[in-house]
Amino acid sequence: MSLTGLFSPRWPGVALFDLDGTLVDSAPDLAAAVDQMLEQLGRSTAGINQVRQWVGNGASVLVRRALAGQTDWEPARPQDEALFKDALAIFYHAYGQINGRHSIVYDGVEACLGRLAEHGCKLGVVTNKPEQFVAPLLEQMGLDHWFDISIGGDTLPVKKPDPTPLLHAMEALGGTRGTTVMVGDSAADINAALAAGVPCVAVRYGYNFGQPVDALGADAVVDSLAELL
Ligand SMILES: O=C(O)COP(=O)(O)O
Ligand SMILES: [Mg+2]
Repeated sequence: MSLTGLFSPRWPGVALFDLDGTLVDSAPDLAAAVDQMLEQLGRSTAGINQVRQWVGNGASVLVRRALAGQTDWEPARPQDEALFKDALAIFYHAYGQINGRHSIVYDGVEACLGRLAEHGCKLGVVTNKPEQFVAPLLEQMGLDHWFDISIGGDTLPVKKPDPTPLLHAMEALGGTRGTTVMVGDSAADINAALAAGVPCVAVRYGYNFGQPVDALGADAVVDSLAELL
């Protein structure tokens, strides 16, 4: 699908957006919370460049990656589970306090949401970020008023790349596969959209585990959501 004509006055009827790395650059806050957790456990900090590459599969995986010091974490040995639980609790507490402090809305986001809403498109957020952090971040970023639904990583029993959260949001907003688009920054978003049978726009400026998004099967890849106008 070419980008020309991808967005028209009548299409899409439902647009679903990933949050971290697509609407909001939240990596500074996530990195601060991860580093606070590592420090509290007596470990060396990871830093934002590293943490940015670990975001995209939810808080539990982020904490497991931080403990392993790499993206491909090994399944924890039973004796490591207690450490993981402690680390996760520290991370949740730290991120709950830091969430939104250094995060910023990417250029082009407001204009894109505004134009879609103007055309009667229903907007939703489908993120792997735990639900309790989603509304506070959207509110602080001044984005909450655009969205009719938000699904967090723990709202349903499964998260992206499983298609279920996308399909759930799509149906809740009265959309169908033919009238819905997913917009995201990572393989988790693109694979969820492919599995759901929903067209997908990928943004290049996000995280995607430090890898380019161009060859992952998205219908369009953009440098800014303003390109969609
Ligand atoms: O919390 C994460 O790992 C990422 O969340 P996202 O799905 O909004 O990119
Ligand atoms: Mg993302």
